[in-house]
Amino acid sequence: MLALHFGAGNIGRGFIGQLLSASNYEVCFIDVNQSVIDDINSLKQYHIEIVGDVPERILIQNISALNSSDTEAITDNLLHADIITTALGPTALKFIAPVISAGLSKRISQDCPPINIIACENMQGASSILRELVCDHLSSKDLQQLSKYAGFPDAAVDRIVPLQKNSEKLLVQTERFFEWDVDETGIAGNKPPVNGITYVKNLQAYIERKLFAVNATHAAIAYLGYIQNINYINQAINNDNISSIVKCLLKEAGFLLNKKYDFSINEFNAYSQRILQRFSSKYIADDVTRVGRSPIRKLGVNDRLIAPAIQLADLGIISDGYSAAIAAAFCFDYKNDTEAVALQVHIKKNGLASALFHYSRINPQTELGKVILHKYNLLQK
Ligand SMILES: NC(=O)c1ccc[n+]([C@@H]2O[C@H](COP(=O)([O-])OP(=O)(O)OC[C@H]3O[C@@H](n4cnc5c(N)ncnc54)[C@H](O)[C@@H]3O)[C@@H](O)[C@H]2O)c1
Ligand SMILES: O=P(O)(O)OC[C@@H](O)[C@@H](O)[C@H](O)[C@H](O)CO
Repeated sequence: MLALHFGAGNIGRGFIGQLLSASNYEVCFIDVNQSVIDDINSLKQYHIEIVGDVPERILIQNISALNSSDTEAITDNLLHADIITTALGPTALKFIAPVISAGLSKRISQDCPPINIIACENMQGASSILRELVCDHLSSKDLQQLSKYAGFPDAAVDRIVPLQKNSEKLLVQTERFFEWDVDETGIAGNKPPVNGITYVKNLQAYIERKLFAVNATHAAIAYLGYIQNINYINQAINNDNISSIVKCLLKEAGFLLNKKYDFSINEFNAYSQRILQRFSSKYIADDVTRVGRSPIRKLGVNDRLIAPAIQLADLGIISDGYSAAIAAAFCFDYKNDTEAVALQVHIKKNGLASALFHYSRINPQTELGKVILHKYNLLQK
């Protein structure tokens, strides 16, 4: 079986590649980083190191790599592929849509079996968004037949893979924990036989639990830690002020998710405890600047902080935890992050009230808007 995986970065090599390989797929990575591509093609293997009290080294073999610009080779591979996955970052999905549509068009013309394309990105509806982007490049004839030939099931993926600072080429150090939920209602043909995927019918519940609890908490720790000049998540989480904001945010997340879905408060409390343990791990040195990366994306209306804060406000609850995290996110002025720089330019020129509406669609005159502005002003002192 052949898997095409776009994005040979931390999650690509350190999570998705591992599970595909362990499920007997030959994995062809597609990336824009030529040195990673060259390393994969020359070494033809790499290691994953599971860190923790009981460490483990796992060898990944039967791999190859292509450059994202090599349209012809990717299209040829796509014709014979059994699954397509991505982990390259939400904003890069638009760049791979043309080559995927070229490959799908070939598959349709040759009446190939259906294939599933699973975008493993931290966002709501990533595969559905990729489908729309792919559709923009298909002929109307192919569009009519697309559902017969390709499924784009949405997914939620969870494993902490920090920036890699080791000297061994291609090595990825990661935590042992992982969760990969895939919407079984979006599958075309048979479910891909990937050990480790949990097929679920109500993906929205799982992606919201992942984004609103794991990623929102992570973002809160990162932005509040950054303000206090703390470098790593596992240090920031020990700060009393940050820890109490995080606990408050998790309570708010639990309340919201319990109202919307079947997660009981007890079940969510156990989930929260596990999040806190994972973030505290002494084995994972995760930079607050990685976790806080792309603040404009993270302050988007459907993303981890704003969506739950607005949903709580709709229920009449002005969140304390999410608001604190949002206010801190607007303070993120890390110079090596282009989105952070653009965000600060906007705030400097137009003020926070304007930024809150521009990036997050929150009216600064509402109760929620006022609380965020107040918390932001306190952080500026
Ligand atoms: N690292 C984590 O802990 C984690 C966990 C769960 C989900 N995610 C999600 O996984 C995705 C990837 O995150 P990451 O941490 O692995 O990032 P990363 O930067 O380590 O990897 C992204 C890879 O995609 C490649 N890429 C960029 N544009 C490309 C293109 N047009 N074609 C092909 N390859 C391209 C990059 O060169 C890089 O190798 C993100 O959506 C992230 O939110 C990350
Ligand atoms: O990848 P991002 O930028 O959306 O979010 C940063 C981290 O919160 C994220 O990568 C987590 O480590 C991951 O989602 C854990 O599963």
